[in-house]
Amino acid sequence: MRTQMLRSVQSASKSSKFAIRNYASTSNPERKVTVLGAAGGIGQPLSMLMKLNPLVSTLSLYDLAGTPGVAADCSHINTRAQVFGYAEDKELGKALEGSDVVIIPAGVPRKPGMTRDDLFNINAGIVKNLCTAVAKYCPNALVNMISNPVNSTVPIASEVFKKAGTYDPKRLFGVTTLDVVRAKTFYATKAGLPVEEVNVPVVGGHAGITILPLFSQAHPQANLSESDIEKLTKRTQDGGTEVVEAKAGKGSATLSMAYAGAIFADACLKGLNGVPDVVECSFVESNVTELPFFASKVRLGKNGVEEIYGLGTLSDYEQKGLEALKVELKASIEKGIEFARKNN
Ligand SMILES: NC(=O)C1=CN([C@@H]2O[C@H](COP(=O)(O)OP(=O)(O)OC[C@H]3O[C@@H](n4cnc5c(N)ncnc54)[C@H](O)[C@@H]3O)[C@@H](O)[C@H]2O)C=CC1
Ligand SMILES: O=C([O-])CC(=O)C(=O)O
Repeated sequence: MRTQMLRSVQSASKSSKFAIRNYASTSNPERKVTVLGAAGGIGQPLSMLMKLNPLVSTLSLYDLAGTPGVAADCSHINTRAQVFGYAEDKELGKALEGSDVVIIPAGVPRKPGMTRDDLFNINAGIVKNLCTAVAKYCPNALVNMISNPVNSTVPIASEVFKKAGTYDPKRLFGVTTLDVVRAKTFYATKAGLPVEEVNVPVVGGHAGITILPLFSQAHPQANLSESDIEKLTKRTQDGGTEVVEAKAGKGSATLSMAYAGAIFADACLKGLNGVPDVVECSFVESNVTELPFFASKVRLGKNGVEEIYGLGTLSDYEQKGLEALKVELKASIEKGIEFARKNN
């Protein structure tokens, strides 16, 4: 028994030495990732997932309070990234300086009965202030906006950056990856397919009917009925609400969102590092439709967005969904722009 234990300790220490050698010889460039809202429900697991990402060399964690604890905790994980915690406004500049990617899950989450738009009054101001600091301290960073309502917070960020003279539409992203994660899960389960092999583009925006999964373009194609597709569409659109109700007043999706946020940030880092063919759906400045911002598949590269893909052929059901979502999405985008212009 004792010999067996010794052997496993020895093999563990051998493998960790091997791991250290691996990290030292990594050819990945230095990359600083900053999480704003790092002590929150999304921020904590997302910070951990970014600490596990070998593409990150510096992980900067900022929140109004609680970050020293989260940073100390994360810093003990034996992976490449060096972790720094910052709290309070006066440390925001240091947290942001030199960032390659800034992830923003700062702000309040929904409670049952609320829409994402009900968060606007509080989160709009938070996002505006944080983006003002991004423009000042790391104007070239890729910004991954998670704070809701994404359909309005991304336009707010764009206006803040325009005012600061730093706006580059290729570097601003609304994170809609959770919609894709959900669409993949629900579709694979219904179709009886291995979920790792499934892909489903999701376009539009990130709230209710503005979330439009394109199951007609899902891979692999399964022979599902129209009624199944309608149910899957509705479930994807209401996925956030499903979690809000299940949490019964204790917030919204945090773990699945952290996973989705980590996938999207990883794609941004791969793009920056020159990895070819990195494609994810994201809510970006776009001319795919007549709306100024729209989520669709984008290819990520050394400057952020390298290419925005069109919508492809839609089914009649998806085409109807597209026309219906434009009204709400347009209003949410305009609300964000108007807020930012009025509060400049
Ligand atoms: N894009 C998406 O798919 C999703 C977006 N969300 C949104 O993400 C946001 C955060 O959700 P949770 O983490 O669950 O909320 P939470 O309340 O658990 O955490 C938010 C964190 O933001 C911090 N914060 C507030 N103001 C700040 C400021 N000015 N600077 C820095 N940090 C600040 C808070 O101190 C808190 O730690 C919400 O707006 C939520 O609706 C949530 C799930 C999915
Ligand atoms: O539903 C919410 O409020 C949070 C969110 O955006 C999501 O889970 O998709």
